Amino acid sequence: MIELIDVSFGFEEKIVLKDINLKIEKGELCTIVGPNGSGKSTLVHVITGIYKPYKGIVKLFGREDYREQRRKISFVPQKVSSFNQLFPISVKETVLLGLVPQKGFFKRFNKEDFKKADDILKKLDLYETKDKQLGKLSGGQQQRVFIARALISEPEILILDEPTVGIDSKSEEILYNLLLEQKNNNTTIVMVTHDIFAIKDYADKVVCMKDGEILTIFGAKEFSAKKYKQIYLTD
Ligand SMILES: Nc1ncnc2c1ncn2[C@@H]1O[C@H](COP(=O)(O)OP(=O)(O)OP(=O)(O)O)[C@@H](O)[C@H]1O
Repeated sequence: MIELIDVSFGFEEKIVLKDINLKIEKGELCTIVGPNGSGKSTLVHVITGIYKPYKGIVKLFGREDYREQRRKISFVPQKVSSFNQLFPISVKETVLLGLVPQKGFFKRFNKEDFKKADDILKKLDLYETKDKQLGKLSGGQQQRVFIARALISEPEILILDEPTVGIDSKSEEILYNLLLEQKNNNTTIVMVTHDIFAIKDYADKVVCMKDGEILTIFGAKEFSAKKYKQIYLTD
């Protein structure tokens, strides 16, 4: 579903990703871990197509040219709550925006779309806030709204960059249950996280990064806090 072959990327003089080789199968939940600055966010930006690698090949849906398939990809970037808090948009409108890539800009939302928005807001325990202005919600609630926006289109590939930062443990559990539900529907999920417990329990693949390189990749249930410490704290 996702394949990176010898991918390198950098900002001006600085090389941030070096010869990345990675294959993520359909329906897998792949987590990306590593210290601050190791290149995790950059890697997911390359997977989404926001950053173009200067070397190597990125294949999604088995194709190098996946422009047609872009509407099947949803991305929840890091620190989404840093958007302009004064922007006059409601929670429900924000979530509906997640349908725009599929519907196109000029189509009106219909009854079915509003039902989808209600359903996902209920699942994320946000239904009561649906008519509020987004900027009036707490940071954690806003984070969940952006997760709802990513999920409403039922993407085939879902990419999340540290989605649990700033959300409470109940919301964290709701999120992980939703991710498992998506995975059972064969959605491919890539998640940058520092949450070792989630990685241990939910990941099919754990990509461990350092200094722009993949140090190792663990399969399902192979990862443990002990191994994590061995990789990152012993050099
Ligand atoms: N827009 C940019 N311009 C220049 N350098 C950048 C830019 N974005 C990231 N970098 C650099 O690329 C490197 C990798 O950053 P990246 O954000 O991918 O790391 P990360 O592993 O996601 O870190 P964190 O855990 O802190 O989110 C860092 O050295 C960072 O300073």
